[in-house]
Amino acid sequence: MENITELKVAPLTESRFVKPLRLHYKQDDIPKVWDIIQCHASVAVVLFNITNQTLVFVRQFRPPVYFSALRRAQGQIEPGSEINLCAANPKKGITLELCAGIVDKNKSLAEIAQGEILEECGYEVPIGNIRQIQTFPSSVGVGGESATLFYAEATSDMRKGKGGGVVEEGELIEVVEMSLTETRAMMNQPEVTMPPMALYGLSWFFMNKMSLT
Ligand SMILES: Nc1ncnc2c1ncn2[C@@H]1O[C@H](COP(=O)(O)OP(=O)(O)O[C@H]2O[C@H](CO)[C@@H](O)[C@H](O)[C@H]2O)[C@@H](O)[C@H]1O
Repeated sequence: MENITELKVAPLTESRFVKPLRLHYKQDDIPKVWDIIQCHASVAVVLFNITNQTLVFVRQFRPPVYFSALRRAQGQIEPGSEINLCAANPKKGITLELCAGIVDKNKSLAEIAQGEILEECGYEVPIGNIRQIQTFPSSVGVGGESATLFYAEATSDMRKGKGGGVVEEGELIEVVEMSLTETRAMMNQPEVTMPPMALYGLSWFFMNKMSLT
């Protein structure tokens, strides 16, 4: 997963996933501008295996996270810049996340969450086991797109496949099941490789589903 080679940076001219835009507006009659990245809404799922009492996560290489580590190590990187991959270990680009996905299909948010649980984690969870927790804006400084968090309970016999994402789409995902004790210990670390929505989802889980000790 962390065997990253031949990384190059190019200007973005068109993308299925993101579009940089500049907004011009007036606030209290004062002209202002704000640069944004338009992108898809998303869903994420706190997935709890009630048979094993484990939380189910996905581990994957996130190019933007690695790029940020490279920039911290190497300084500004422009399109065409020489990139020294030894400056930062590609492991720095590996995150632990909730099962998640973009809203790019004409399905309900719960159905999209259900599809991601199967694709990424291999569990076939009935829609009735998937409960919406909350919707909120994410990346408010640049994106602001809507993110919806779900909670789903699974049993071990609902595991029908390995998960791992859609190979044809180039997804390379490792399913990680962690005990509640391991999860709490990870959450208490001063630095984690987990995005805020996942940390929030876990806090919700421990507050609402498990009594905090
Ligand atoms: N910017 C990009 N450039 C190139 N290919 C891309 C891309 N974004 C997605 N893809 C492709 O689309 C596939 C499917 O993406 P998903 O719907 O599983 O979203 P992902 O889990 O990556 O992020 C989800 O989860 C994280 C949080 O955990 C959210 O931040 C995010 O908005 C949400 O989609 C990816 O494997 C990749 O092939």
